[in-house]
Amino acid sequence: MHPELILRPQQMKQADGLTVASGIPGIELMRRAGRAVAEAAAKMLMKEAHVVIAAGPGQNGGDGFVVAALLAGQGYRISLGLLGRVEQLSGDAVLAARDWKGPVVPIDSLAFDEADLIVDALFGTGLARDLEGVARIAVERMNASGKPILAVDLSSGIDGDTGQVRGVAVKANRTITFAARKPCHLLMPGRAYCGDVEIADIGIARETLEATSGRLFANTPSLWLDKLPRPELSSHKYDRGHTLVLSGGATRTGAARLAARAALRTGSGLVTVASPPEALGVNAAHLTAIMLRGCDGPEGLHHILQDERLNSLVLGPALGVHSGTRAMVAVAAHARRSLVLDADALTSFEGLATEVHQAFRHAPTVLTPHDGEFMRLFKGHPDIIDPESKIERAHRAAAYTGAVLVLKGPDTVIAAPDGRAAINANGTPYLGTAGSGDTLCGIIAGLMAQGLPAFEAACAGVWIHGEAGASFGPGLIAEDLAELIPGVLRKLLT
Ligand SMILES: NC(=O)C1=CN([C@@H]2O[C@H](COP(=O)(O)OP(=O)(O)OC[C@H]3O[C@@H](n4cnc5c(N)ncnc54)[C@H](OP(=O)(O)O)[C@@H]3O)[C@@H](O)[C@H]2O)[C@@H](O)CC1
Ligand SMILES: Nc1ncnc2c1ncn2[C@@H]1O[C@H](COP(=O)(O)OP(=O)(O)O)[C@@H](O)[C@H]1O
Ligand SMILES: [K+]
Repeated sequence: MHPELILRPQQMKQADGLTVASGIPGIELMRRAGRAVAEAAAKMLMKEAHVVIAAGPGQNGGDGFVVAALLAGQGYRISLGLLGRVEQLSGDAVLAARDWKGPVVPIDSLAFDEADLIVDALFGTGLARDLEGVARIAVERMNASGKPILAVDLSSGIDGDTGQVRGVAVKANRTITFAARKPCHLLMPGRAYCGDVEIADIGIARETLEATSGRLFANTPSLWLDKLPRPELSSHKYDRGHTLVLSGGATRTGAARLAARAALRTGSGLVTVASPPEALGVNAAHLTAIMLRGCDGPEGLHHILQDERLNSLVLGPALGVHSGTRAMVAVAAHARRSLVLDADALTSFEGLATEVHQAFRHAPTVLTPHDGEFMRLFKGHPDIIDPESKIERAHRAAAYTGAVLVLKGPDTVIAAPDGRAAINANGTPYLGTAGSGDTLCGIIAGLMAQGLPAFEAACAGVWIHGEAGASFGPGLIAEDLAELIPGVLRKLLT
């Protein structure tokens, strides 16, 4: 099974160049691209419908000319408007424009509200700056028309690399992209602007895509399914790992239990909650299959970790923001077990990121910040927090700390220090509920306890968490999530 590759705009350009060099002319690629869009358009249309095509000055516009010629040949009524003049076109767009025998009008004279379908071929991967003037007005008029919009490659106005809106962007219902998805199809807000995305094969070889892609993937099971643990006939609980989750004080114990239960449901053979003495009673009252031990601060943790069988740790949820938590992190990192750090374990290092510089390179470690925790942790490190691309931010943080970074949100990005990265897209807004992140920590730790490497555990954990949430929908609370994990695993493993 091939993992799904994602190509950044620059890489797509390279793949395009290599394909042309291998003997397929650029205009042929453009014709295939246009044909895929025309086929998708025809599926959205009644016979003799009116299609309004907005073509831009580059090769995305060229695709628009191909679509116009093909749909006109099938009997659809076409209006084509161009941003700029035909004489200013360059490259393969010149050839594509020659195939279009109908009129070309200025883009500002197109009547979008008379369309049955709008084809957005204004800008694709070559968008270079914010939309202004005529281009901006055209996009605003398209959006205001309320008509269905089919985007060529990506929604015009969306930055292909970062998914950010450059001034204004087309609200497309559907997008046909070519050869592979681009980051903007998965990253927010681009994902929302592109609508349903279909990938059309235009004959760029898999090897070419692999050679240019730089190891960025969509987080689909093909990325990690073969590594997902399956217990052997002869295996016993200790073969499936032992996860330790640190609990907060007497009034802050729920987060640890959520993580612990998720680790157990994910298949960790044993799970123990390590609790401050004053919280032992409340933890004991709520735990059954999960074991409980007293743990008095960093020294207590050091003592517990003398048991080598404890191979995976969760540290952070509700632990408290203070130097004691930093000391616990130091003990955990020193112990070289698999480690998931979240919430207070990250916030306790607010503005102190230098203390975690390369701290986690010796053992499989996963950091799971949401945007707020990320900003706090890397405060004072503009090289890490400033890049517009979420992938770049996650990459840099991973390289800095030596840990796998899970930068959470509707478009969670998982990045490894070795340069691999994945973008997740199967979640649901219903996951935005108290304790949801604690559950995610437990899933990832439970997978690492069973031997999954950190990057694969993080990717699989985020996907399983997303799938569990999506399978429940409205009314989801964090307590439900662990109970939904078996259903997700069953589908993956059988
Ligand atoms: N790669 C492939 O394999 C294949 C690619 N294909 C297609 O090519 C597309 C990429 O084409 P592309 O590189 O020509 O870029 P594109 O998106 O048309 O825009 C560039 C033009 O827009 C202009 N411009 C930029 N920003 C602007 C702004 N804010 N406001 C105004 N103008 C602005 C810019 O002008 P300039 O910056 O030079 O002033 C330039 O003229 C790709 O998305 C896909 O559809 C397919 O045919 C199949 C094979
Ligand atoms: N709109 C959304 N779509 C998909 N996933 C979401 C969305 N909002 C939040 N999530 C996910 O829900 C989880 C929330 O975690 P977190 O913010 O740490 O919550 P808490 O601290 O309450 O546990 C993360 O895994 C995040 O990716
Ligand atoms: K477009």
